[in-house]
Amino acid sequence: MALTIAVGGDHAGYAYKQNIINLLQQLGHTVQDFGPNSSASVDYPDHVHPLAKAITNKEADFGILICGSGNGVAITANKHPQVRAALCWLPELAQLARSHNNANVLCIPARFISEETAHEMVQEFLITLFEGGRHQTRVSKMTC
Ligand SMILES: O=C(CO)[C@H](O)[C@H](O)[C@H](O)COP(=O)(O)O
Repeated sequence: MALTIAVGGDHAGYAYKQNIINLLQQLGHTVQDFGPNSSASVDYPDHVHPLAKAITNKEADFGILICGSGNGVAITANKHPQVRAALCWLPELAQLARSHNNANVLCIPARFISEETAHEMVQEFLITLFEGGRHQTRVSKMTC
């Protein structure tokens, strides 16, 4: 199924972001690029907040955020109550983030994993359905 995917991050994730955009378009998805538009140093919150608002407003089905460690974009994205951003470094973690946590944003640590692993994680994240059931009970308790 063709999805709308919001993609963003910072300078440390720029190269990965560009290739992930190409991957998503090859898979038939529509991409919204929230930048940055070069590898020049930026502040990741400037790119994360607009992406998180797009997810909240249901302008995109899922988000993908890429920075050096993945921590900064994940912490920032999760400030938005409707965002469930998961930091993943293995395809199985991306699968579990969707199936157990109903994550809607995948956070990628570009300085710590290969680009091949990043692409495998993206594909796993987008094909995995949320299992609901006992997991929905837990997800419903996430907001304080
Ligand atoms: O948020 C981060 C650290 O937890 C990201 O990894 C950033 O990409 C990183 O902080 C950028 O560091 P830089 O030295 O300014 O390139």
